[in-house]
Amino acid sequence: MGCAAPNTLEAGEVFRLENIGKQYRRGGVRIDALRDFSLALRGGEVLGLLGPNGAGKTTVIKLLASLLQADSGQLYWRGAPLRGKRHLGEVGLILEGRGALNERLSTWENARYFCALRERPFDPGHFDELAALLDISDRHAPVRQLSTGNKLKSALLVSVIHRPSVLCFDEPTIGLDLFGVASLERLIRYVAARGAAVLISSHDLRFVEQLADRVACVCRGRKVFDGPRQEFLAVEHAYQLQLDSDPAGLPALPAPFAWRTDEAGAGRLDLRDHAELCTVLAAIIGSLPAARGLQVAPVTLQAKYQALVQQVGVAA
Ligand SMILES: Nc1ncnc2c1ncn2[C@@H]1O[C@H](COP(=O)(O)OP(=O)(O)OP(=O)(O)O)[C@@H](O)[C@H]1O
Repeated sequence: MGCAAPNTLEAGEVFRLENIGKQYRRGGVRIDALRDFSLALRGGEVLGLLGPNGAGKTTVIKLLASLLQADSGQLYWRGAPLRGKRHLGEVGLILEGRGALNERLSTWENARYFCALRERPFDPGHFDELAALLDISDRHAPVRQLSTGNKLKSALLVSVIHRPSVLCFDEPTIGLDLFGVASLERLIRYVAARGAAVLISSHDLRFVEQLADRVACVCRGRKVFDGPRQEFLAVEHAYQLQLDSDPAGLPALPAPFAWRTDEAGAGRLDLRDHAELCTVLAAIIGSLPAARGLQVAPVTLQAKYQALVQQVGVAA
């Protein structure tokens, strides 16, 4: 691996993977888990890492957590080539929906133990604050006696008790009920507001959509998108106007807008943003009675993501 400093250190950048290649071998067959993959994590930013099964997301997190070594490329910590495992004292990790708790100990004891392991002081006030945020009541019961969702909450608390600069949450919603997911959202907003870089890898797109400032999408080991969430949502359009019938009877739209019809002959109009939506609605407001079956459908992260993955799958 090369050891050069990165060309630029982005504002707030804590961790960076640059031009990473990572291969596995299975039964004599080479698997390219990551190919020329670059990604930067910045303090205070929540990054949603998306990708289909086997795309390479967990491999990214394992590289950051020094559980794997890259075959090519370079990792940087605050702009300097990453050496050894010293940075791990500043990292919090949930891997494949689990933490690394000692289940014979309580949440409180685990928190104390992990602070000692990471050479950070244990702050009981901070523990209480996090426990309240995550709605953890059983703080002194051995973790093995807790339900699956409450074990995960305990692991989440322990992953942030040492005030890490980088948090990696791989599938952090598995086993959490509606209220558990809400407390996880509170926790992520709390740590990001205090300057931590948060990476969430999840198949729960609604969860990512709620929280991520930025989205990166990986397919077959290659990054296919990296940008603000709004940009991801507006890759092509952010809204679709949907009629339940042929638009032929409606007055012409202002240029450059034009209805198209779907396979059933119903009118469809893709709009990039709210301003375009307002322009078109203003133009047809007088004919809305004729357009009775009109719906404005916001385009969700899920729809964008499906379209992107299908497009890459076809092109690959
Ligand atoms: N230890 C391993 N040995 C061999 N192949 C592996 C190993 N770990 C991962 N892979 C392969 O590397 C590729 C990327 O795996 P990875 O776990 O990073 O994907 P992922 O995006 O996290 O997938 P998922 O969403 O299913 O968790 C896959 O093809 C996977 O089968």
